[in-house]
Formats: sequence, structure tokens, C-alpha cells
Amino acid sequence: MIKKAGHVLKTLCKTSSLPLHRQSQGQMDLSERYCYKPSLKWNPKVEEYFINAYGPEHFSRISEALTRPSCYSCIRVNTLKSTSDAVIKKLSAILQERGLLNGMIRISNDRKHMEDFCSKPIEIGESADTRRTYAQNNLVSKCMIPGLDHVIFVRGSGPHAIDYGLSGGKSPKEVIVSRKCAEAVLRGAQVYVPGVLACSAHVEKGDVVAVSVAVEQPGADGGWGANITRGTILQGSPADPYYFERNGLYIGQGITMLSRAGMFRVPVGVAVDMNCRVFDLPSFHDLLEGEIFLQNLPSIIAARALDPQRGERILDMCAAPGGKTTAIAILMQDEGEVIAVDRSHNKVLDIKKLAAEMGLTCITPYKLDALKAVCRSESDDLAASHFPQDVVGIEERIEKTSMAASDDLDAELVPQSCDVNSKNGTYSSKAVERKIMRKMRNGPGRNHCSGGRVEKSKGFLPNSFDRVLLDAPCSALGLRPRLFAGEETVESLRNHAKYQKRMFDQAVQLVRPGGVIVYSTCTINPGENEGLVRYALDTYKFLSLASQHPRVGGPGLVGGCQLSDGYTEEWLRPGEEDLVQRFDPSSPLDTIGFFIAKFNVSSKDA
Ligand SMILES: C[S@@+](CC[C@H](N)C(=O)[O-])C[C@H]1O[C@@H](n2cnc3c(N)ncnc32)[C@H](O)[C@@H]1O
Repeated sequence: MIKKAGHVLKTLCKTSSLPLHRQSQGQMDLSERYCYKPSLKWNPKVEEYFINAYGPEHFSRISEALTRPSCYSCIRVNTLKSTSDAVIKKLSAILQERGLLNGMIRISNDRKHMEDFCSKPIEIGESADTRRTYAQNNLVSKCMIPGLDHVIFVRGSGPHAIDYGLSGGKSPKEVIVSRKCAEAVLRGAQVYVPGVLACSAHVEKGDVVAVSVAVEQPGADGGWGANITRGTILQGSPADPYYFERNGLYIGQGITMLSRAGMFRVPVGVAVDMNCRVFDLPSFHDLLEGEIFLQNLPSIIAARALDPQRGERILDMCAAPGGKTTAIAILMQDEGEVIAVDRSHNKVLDIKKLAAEMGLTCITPYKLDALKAVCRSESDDLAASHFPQDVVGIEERIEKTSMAASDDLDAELVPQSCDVNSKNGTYSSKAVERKIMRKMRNGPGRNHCSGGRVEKSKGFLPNSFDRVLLDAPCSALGLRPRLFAGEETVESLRNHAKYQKRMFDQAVQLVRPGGVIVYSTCTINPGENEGLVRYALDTYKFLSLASQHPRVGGPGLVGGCQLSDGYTEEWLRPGEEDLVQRFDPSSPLDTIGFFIAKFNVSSKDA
């Protein structure tokens, strides 16, 4: 499949023997410039480490797959409110009404295209008859994997060759967007005002523009940056910022919703309506609220692998925004107790909101640093749900002051470096003050919530949970689409792994003997995946790897590696590989990169 995908990309954007950035505009066929052919940039040492782990060809396929979105959207149905069949009917009707389904059906008639990009994932577990029916009649289909009949796939399409109107060698009017904005557009979003960095002169509302992305480049200081002064006027010439670097980084064409001046004057709103995309994925924003949840297939499988039972007490240690928490609660028929913790105040509000939207009452969200999730005495545990508002911690006061939703303001900065004058609530930490000032200048963050109360927890007693899910914060190097990966270094990857081990230590204490721990990440980094499993099995003799149902992912990595600084990393031992699930973004499943390990906990005295 990847070979075919590569073939189509090559046909769309013919390659040249000269590196594109070294060709002059005159020498270059414009179609080579105005196409989508990104190449992911890695830190060289990280690249070497991954090549060592996967082999050069496999890593190159992974790297290429990461630059594309998955060719289908995956929807989990809230089976307490609806059924898969009812949702399929409603979604088909809505998409039809919006004209989206028509568009997709038209595209799907291009058989080669469908074979290349869209048929494989939907085939998982489908009978020939079902497959034929879905292929002929609709692109919204039920997942046929046993145990996952509450999952619905909606096919997307791409990559498409876009006609940017280049006839006569004329450059189109253009908009440059930030990398994050481009990644969102590739997932189906519109171009919003804050994502626009530069625009051609004389662009009026209603103009057709080609949209490209400014990806981080190596800076003089050895770091990476994409320094474009917001509001730069594009000339359509090599004098434009990142002109050569943007070759092959065109993500589609759209109609401007504002004039050039408007784009840089108004703070919010859609700047470009992307009506012609390299990848077409239907948007489900605000659709069937409470009935469905857009979620990656491996995340759905992680909740399923935990196998939560009605009436149990479950801990979700890093729960926000609550995707897996709500999946767990639904699997428990909303009977029992799902404690969902996250360290960020505003993210805990998100969990609360999602649980309410889905009508789930067995979820109790708390703000808690998972590194301090074990409490020493019963009184602490009991106090967890009764933390009065007037004695909210420093974190809340900072967040209120900054009016912002920083998810990393609390755990990293506050405990070590913040010293608060308890009488007047002023802050003496320069780092925190700087962060607050930055937030005030920049306005609320992406996760901003308009306020609300969250309960703080002081932690939980050892052995007090039947099952624990640790969906750990990680390097996220499996998330797609991704247009830049250079920010992670070998050291930062190792730090993620250290952090995860400390969290895992807490999970081990909190789960009861006879219980279960599921550990998951959305990264392709073996050090955060197989490396954690090795640590867990070698440190805690009462843990053993458990088989997982359903089993959809591939085997884990056996062996290990020695890094250039002499650090040795050990992964799985022979016989363990088939007990974990590794989702490879370059595999025909076409998912994000993801990893799941499930541990059985026997008597801790052993
Ligand atoms: C991978 S995301 C979790 C996604 C979530 N499980 C879901 O499926 O919707 C990781 C989360 O860990 C949280 N986090 C990071 N460090 C934490 C800590 N020390 N304690 C609690 N939560 C933490 C982050 O705020 C983030 O929401």
C-alpha cells in the first residue's frame, strides 16, 4: 500500500534529481512546487536511533506515513444513547445534506485511488458482502472487528492533485499558514485567522488562494524556527519568506473569507474556506453531540483492552480530555466508579463537560498530579472530594489571574519554583510571572475553558483500584499528520521515558493484587513503549504481560539498542512481542502510531 501511495505522490509531483531548494524558479516546473510532497525533518541523532530500531526502509515508510492523515475518520458511538446503525443513518443523511457524501462517492469511483488510500482499513473484519455493500452504497460503515461494533468509519480521500491555475506560468495568490494550522487543515479544519502568517497583496474577500505552510527550519543558534513576521506581503517570487522551503508544501486551495487587511486585523474567525484540499476528511464538529466521539482506533482499543467491568473502581491517571475515560464508563454501562485525573485545571473541566455531554454519571474528575497519586492516609483519600473553593491551590489562582488555560503551568513550574505570599496571593517566581504575562499578551490558549469548578484530589490509597489506565503523556511521535519532528532530541525522548516510569510506579501502587494495568502511548519511540514494559517487568516481579482483546495491532520490538552516548535501552524479550499491540502508522491499518501493554497484577508480597 505504501509503495502505491508513494507511486501516486510521485505521479502528482514529479521528482527532480536536483534538490528543489537549489533549483531556480525558471528551471523548475511549477507543478513541482505547487504540490504536497513533504519530507519530515528529524533531529539527526533521533533519526539514527529510529533507523537503528526499525531499519532504514521501514523508518522511511513510517516517516512518510506520518506526514499524511489517516484516510478515514473513526467514530465511537455512545451506546448508552444510540446505536451504530442509528448513527450511520444520521451521519449519512447529514453528510449527504452537506454534499460531502456526494463528493466522496464521486471520488471513490476512482477505483485506483480507493485501493491506494481508502479500502484497506475499512476491510478489517468485513465480510465480502458487507464490503461490497459499503463500497457501492456508502462510505460510512460499521467496524466489523469483534467487540468493536460500536465503532464507525467514515472514509476520506487523498492526496489529490490540485489545479492551482498555473497555466501561463502565472503564480497564484497565496496564503502562508503556520505548521500547526496546516496540520489541522490536513485533518479537515478550515484556516482560522490566528494561523495565517502571510498573504499576497491585494487579496479581497472571495479570492481564490493557494495555501502553503511554513515549516520550522534550522536556525543559526542550532535550534529550529519558522520566523515570519505576521502580516508579511507575498510577492509570488523567490524573495518571499521560505520560498524554496515551501516547495511541495501546498496543502490546498480555498476562498478567502476576509480581505488581506481583515485577516491581520480581526482576532478570530475563518480566514480561508478550504474548498479544495489535498486530503478530504469530513468534519464532525458539533455533530450528534453526546451520541458520538471522534477517536483514533487504537485509543478505542486501549479502553477495550482494559476490559472494565460493571461496578468496578477504575483509575484513569492522565485522563483529559476524557476520550478513554468516557469509553471506559460506557463499557461499564455507567455502573461503578471511574476516577479521571489530570494535572490541568482546564483539562479537568473538559473531562467534566464531556462526561455531562455523554450523560455519564459514574465519572468523577479530579485535578491531581499523577506523580503524587498515592496518598499516605485514609483521611487524605476521603478529603479528596471535599476541597473547598476558597482554599484552591496556587495553580488555580495563577490560572484565574492569567485568564488562561495553560496545561503545563502547574506541575512543572509551581511546585518547585513558586513561592506565594499567602496573604495577598502575589507570586515571587519570575518564571511563573513571565508565563502569566505571556498568556495575558497572547490571550487564552487552545484549551481555554470559560471557567468552572474542579475538585482537587490529594491522591488515593494503595491497592484501591481494580484497574488502572495510564495513557501516558509522551513524545506523541505517532500523531498524524505531522509536518515537523525536529523538536525531540535523544535526551528529551529519554526524559519522557523517565517521567512515564515514575507515573507507572504510582499506578503499580494503586492497583489491587489481582487487578490490571493498561499502559498506552501515542508514540513510535521504543524507549517509551517496549522500554517501559522492560522496566515494569524487571522491577515488579508480580507483574506479567496479559493478552489483549481485541488484538488489532502488530507485535512489539524485541531486543534493544545502545545509543551513541553509551546508554543501553532494553526492549522486549522473545515471547513477549505478541502480548503487546504496536500500531504502525505505515501499516495497512493506517492508524496513528500507538502502543498498548496490559499487565496482570498478582500478589504484591511475592
Ligand atoms: C495522552 S494525553 C491523555 C489523553 C486521554 N487519556 C484521552 O484519551 O482523552 C496525556 C494527558 O496527561 C496529562 N498529564 C501530563 N502530566 C500529568 C501529570 N503529572 N499528572 C496528571 N496528568 C498529567 C496531560 O495534561 C494530558 O491531558
